[in-house]
Amino acid sequence: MKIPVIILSGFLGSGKTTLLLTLLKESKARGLNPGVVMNELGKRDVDGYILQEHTGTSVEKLLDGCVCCSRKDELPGSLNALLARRPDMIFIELTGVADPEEIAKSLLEPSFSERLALHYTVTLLDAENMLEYNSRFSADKQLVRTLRKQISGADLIIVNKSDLVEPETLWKIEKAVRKYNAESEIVFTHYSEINVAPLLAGITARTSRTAAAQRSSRSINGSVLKRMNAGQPHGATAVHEPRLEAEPSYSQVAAVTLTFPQAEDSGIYREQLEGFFREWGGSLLRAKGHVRLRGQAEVQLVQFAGNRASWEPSRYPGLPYVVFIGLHLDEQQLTERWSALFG
Ligand SMILES: Nc1nc2c(ncn2[C@@H]2O[C@H](COP(=O)(O)OP(=O)(O)OP(=O)(O)O)[C@@H](O)[C@H]2O)c(=O)[nH]1
Repeated sequence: MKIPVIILSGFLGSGKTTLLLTLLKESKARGLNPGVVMNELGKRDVDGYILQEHTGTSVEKLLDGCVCCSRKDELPGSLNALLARRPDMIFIELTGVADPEEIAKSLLEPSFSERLALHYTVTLLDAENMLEYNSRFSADKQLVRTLRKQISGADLIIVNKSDLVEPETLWKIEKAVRKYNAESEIVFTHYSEINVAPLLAGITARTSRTAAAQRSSRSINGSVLKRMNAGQPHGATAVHEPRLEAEPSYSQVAAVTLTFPQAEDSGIYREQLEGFFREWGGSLLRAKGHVRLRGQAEVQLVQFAGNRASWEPSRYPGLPYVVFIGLHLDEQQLTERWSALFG
């Protein structure tokens, strides 16, 4: 019996981990044993920690690069490690700059095609920022192409963060999406809230499994899924095609991880860190990490996405850090400015 795989793709900060948390909670409520492969561009595993803290799920982490290109060779090891734990399904959360079609192709390779079946590819879009992507990233042609492939390769497109835009923007997004994907269902959400039942339909616990997982046509937020990919994933090539080195899915996005000085009073003020994020203008695409605020004992999880910062308490036990992900980020300049904050 093949294990169903759900790929979560979408640009940085679009809401993939938010959706994955819901999917994991729902899977567990159904008595399923989910496995997760979490890929992060940065060297630290912010999202994997969040998942473990909130759902207790064991996560295979692939850090410091993209599993569709620079870290492609590491995917089999992670999948094998998960398979050894006998999951009922596998979620693969990609980095924001990954091409989901490359992962779909990997699942077709002989070592996995007997054991894994692509169940869904879901792409999340950030409603507040997605219309600007083409002009903003025009210098990184690979990235523009990857963002299109995230749309064209999806079975379900979730236009998330719709609370942050006017209805007209949602119509414009729908029109833009239809240029690259004419068929798949589009849903508009905030905090990635969808009826996840159709995504999980047909997935049963190993112990009670009697038939292969089937896709369902039940409604996601009131509308029926239009495309059921019963066959090969989009863009999938023949299994026996000679394996080519994957082209990078981006060229000018980089991640830098910065830590805090270890002195007792070395915390940072909230406004100070938010000001630091904004200092980098459009070149800082995403930041996330666990931070100790000055004068506070508790650690905070900070998220900076789409030029908005949010904070929540964290139980992260390690040394505080922040991962910065940006376009043309100058690591040396970033590090120097960071050190100056504590000078
Ligand atoms: N206002 C608003 N914020 C949201 C929504 N969905 C998610 N967020 C917030 O946006 C931030 C990024 O969400 P994530 O789910 O981590 O996004 P992601 O796609 O996993 O991000 P990366 O892993 O960096 O690619 C978090 O602070 C979320 O709480 C939404 O619909 N509206």
